[in-house]
Amino acid sequence: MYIEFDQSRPLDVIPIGRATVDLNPVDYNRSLEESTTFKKYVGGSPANIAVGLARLGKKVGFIGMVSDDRFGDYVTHYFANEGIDTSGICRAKHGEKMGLTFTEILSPTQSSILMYRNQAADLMLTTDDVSEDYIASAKAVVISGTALSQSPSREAVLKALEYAKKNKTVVIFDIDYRPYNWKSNDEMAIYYSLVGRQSDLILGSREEFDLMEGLIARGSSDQETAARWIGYGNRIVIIKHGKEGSTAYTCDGQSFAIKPFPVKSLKGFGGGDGYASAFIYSILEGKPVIEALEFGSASAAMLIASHACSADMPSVEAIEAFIKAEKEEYGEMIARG
Ligand SMILES: Nc1ncnc2c1ncn2[C@@H]1O[C@H](COP(=O)(O)OP(=O)(O)OP(=O)(O)O)[C@@H](O)[C@H]1O
Ligand SMILES: O=C(O)C[C@@H](O)[C@H](O)C(=O)CO
Repeated sequence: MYIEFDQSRPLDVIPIGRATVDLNPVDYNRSLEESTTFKKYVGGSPANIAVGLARLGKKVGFIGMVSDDRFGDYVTHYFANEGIDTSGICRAKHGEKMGLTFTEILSPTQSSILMYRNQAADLMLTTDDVSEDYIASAKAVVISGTALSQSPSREAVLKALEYAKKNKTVVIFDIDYRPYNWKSNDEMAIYYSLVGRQSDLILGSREEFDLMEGLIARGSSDQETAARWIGYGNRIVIIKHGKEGSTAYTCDGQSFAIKPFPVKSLKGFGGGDGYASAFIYSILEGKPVIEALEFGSASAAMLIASHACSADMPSVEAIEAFIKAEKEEYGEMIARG
């Protein structure tokens, strides 16, 4: 077992960061300009991961600020209906608005997201909104990098990190690069690496690791990157390469690579959140890394093939059935790195 979790804790995971609203086009495979009808979902990578983990049967909390309006009600009620503890959700105090993400699905392989995040409520989370007892009640916290992009959210997350380290709550860092809200790449590198040096598990795409290493290394290979962050104390480092697949590097020097599950994609986003929730579920269950990779990749593929992110997060049974069907059709998907 690469990561030990304190099984006596009432909560499994507390994601920290944004909950927003996704507006995905119903009339897709055309430009955003041409789309006229949109379907509303809860969004925001940490919120998607929270829903994903809840759908997988985990006891999930959340730390984040939502707008003090009907969208804030919508997200909070949606979480409650999914069985997510909402005691760590607070309401914006000065009229800050919910982040909105309009997505464009140009084709099954071309998507983009348009984020409206001026005065975003999630970035107004303060250190007063972070409870040590709450952090100490969970086996793990998930820190999403965008929450580090602006104050006071930045300091709130760093306080949560301090509390997690003090109380031996496992720190999972999803780098979560969204260019919006960051002032510079240097700033990104400083705060990403501040967290990455103290986390236990890092998930990120190659591009996200390059940004995190922007001040300390250029053009590192995956092996060099993994060795670097394992050297700082991470037990597992996952580097994702989109439709090329992903590799997990572990602190005992092993690596495990997996190819993506072939799937008829509908959109190009959402895979990372499905991947993260199913991988985290698997390591909480004590599954071997290779099985956790498979679960994460399967959930990611299912999300790529679906219209929503949060609303389409699969159950354990659904992922198992998907993997079974894929293996029957394509054979073993896993290649040890
Ligand atoms: N076209 C695809 N078909 C099948 N699986 C895919 C495809 N694209 C991505 N995936 C799966 O999704 C995982 C995560 O995708 P990606 O590497 O793009 O992460 P990400 O950028 O964090 O995702 P997101 O777009 O959700 O932010 C990949 O490692 C892979 O397993
Ligand atoms: O992470 C975001 O803020 C965008 C999400 O709301 C959206 O669901 C997505 O792109 C997930 O990867």
